[in-house]
Amino acid sequence: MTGLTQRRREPGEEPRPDDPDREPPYLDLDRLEARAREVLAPPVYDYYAGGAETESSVQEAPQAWRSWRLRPRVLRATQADLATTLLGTPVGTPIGIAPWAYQGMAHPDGELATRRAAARVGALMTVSTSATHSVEEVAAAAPDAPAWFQLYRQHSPEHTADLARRAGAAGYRALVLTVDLPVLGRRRRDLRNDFALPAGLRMANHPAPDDRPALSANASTSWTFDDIARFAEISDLPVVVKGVLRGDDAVACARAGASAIWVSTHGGRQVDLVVPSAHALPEVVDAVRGEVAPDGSDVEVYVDGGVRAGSDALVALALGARAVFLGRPTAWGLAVGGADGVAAVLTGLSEELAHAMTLCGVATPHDATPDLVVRAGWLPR
Ligand SMILES: Cc1cc2nc3c(=O)[nH]c(=O)nc-3n(C[C@H](O)[C@H](O)[C@H](O)COP(=O)(O)O)c2cc1C
Ligand SMILES: CC(C)CC(=O)C(=O)O
Repeated sequence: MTGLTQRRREPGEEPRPDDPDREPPYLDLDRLEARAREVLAPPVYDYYAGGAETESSVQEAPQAWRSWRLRPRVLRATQADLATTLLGTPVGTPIGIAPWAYQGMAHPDGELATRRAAARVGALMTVSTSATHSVEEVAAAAPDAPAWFQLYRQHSPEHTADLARRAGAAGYRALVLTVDLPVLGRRRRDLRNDFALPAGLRMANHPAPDDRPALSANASTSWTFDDIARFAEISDLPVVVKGVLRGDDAVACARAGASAIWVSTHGGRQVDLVVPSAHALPEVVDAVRGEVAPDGSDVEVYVDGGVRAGSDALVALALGARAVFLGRPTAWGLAVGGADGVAAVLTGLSEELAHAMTLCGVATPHDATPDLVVRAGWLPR
């Protein structure tokens, strides 16, 4: 406290920005977002927070998890252990970091800070093609910790193939093909703000300064199912297909050589009024049951979108996801607290998940089975 001039805070009142006792609210993601909003330039905040058209899918995503209800098991003397494997790689928590672009806008260390945080807490990070540090720089930030590389198409097919090859050479453990961006979604906030990467930041995986569009992943209208096996071969990595919302697509991806399917609406940033991940997940899990990855193991399923609490994550695991990934919450953590902020968000939600598991009699992520959840009948489906 700075002394007698400081007015006493009312219960529940937010500390003022100059309050030295102001601990970042890492366990309250709404307040954390509000804090991030204070430190980010408005167009940057809008880019991170926003979504397609009316943003109804952005708003609906967290609610959709809450249209499920847990059915706790009692008297199981459970101590939850979050450790699991993703494509054979051990991780300390099934909560990972989704790929999100331009992290240098949130913090000067950008992806390097996020990577160090992930390594510190034993979480898996997926690094975006549209990063402000190169594939190799991010790999070197925590060389022993597992990470995946997310691939977007570049202007030249050679450059796209080269990025896939570099990801394999730099030690990434999987290549994530994002397939829900044949064109960029209509994001009204970004259009209104004429959003562009701020001066001084670079798209480190793009080759030349003239390859610096305002906001572009070089839309991949040309990719087809055949590209799954092609990129697996080029990179020599298992391929995860991200942005699948239908069972038939999931099966087609698996049969085309995918090792895993990532259910995602891209954070509601592509198609508005899209089916929420929390409702698409069971269909995808059912469809790929029995499908086999190129290495002979079962095709894994992951999910992201609106996961904001440990119980959301437990519902996802019970519905058949092997991992859940966080986008915006890690952006708010990075903006407010750098690597410490990202680590605090991951730790906070992982602790909540462990707690929810213990309360529901679930010892490991694999013990989270579909009998643990039921649709809340009184809510709209
Ligand atoms: C600011 C931002 C940038 C993103 N950039 C990428 C990207 O480069 N590649 C990608 O595959 N997905 C990208 N996504 C989508 C995320 O990987 C993820 O699907 C989504 O954020 C999950 O939803 P959540 O933010 O509600 O947790 C981005 C999302 C956000 C919010
Ligand atoms: C460069 C962008 C297309 C990154 C992205 O996927 C997003 O903003 O949602």
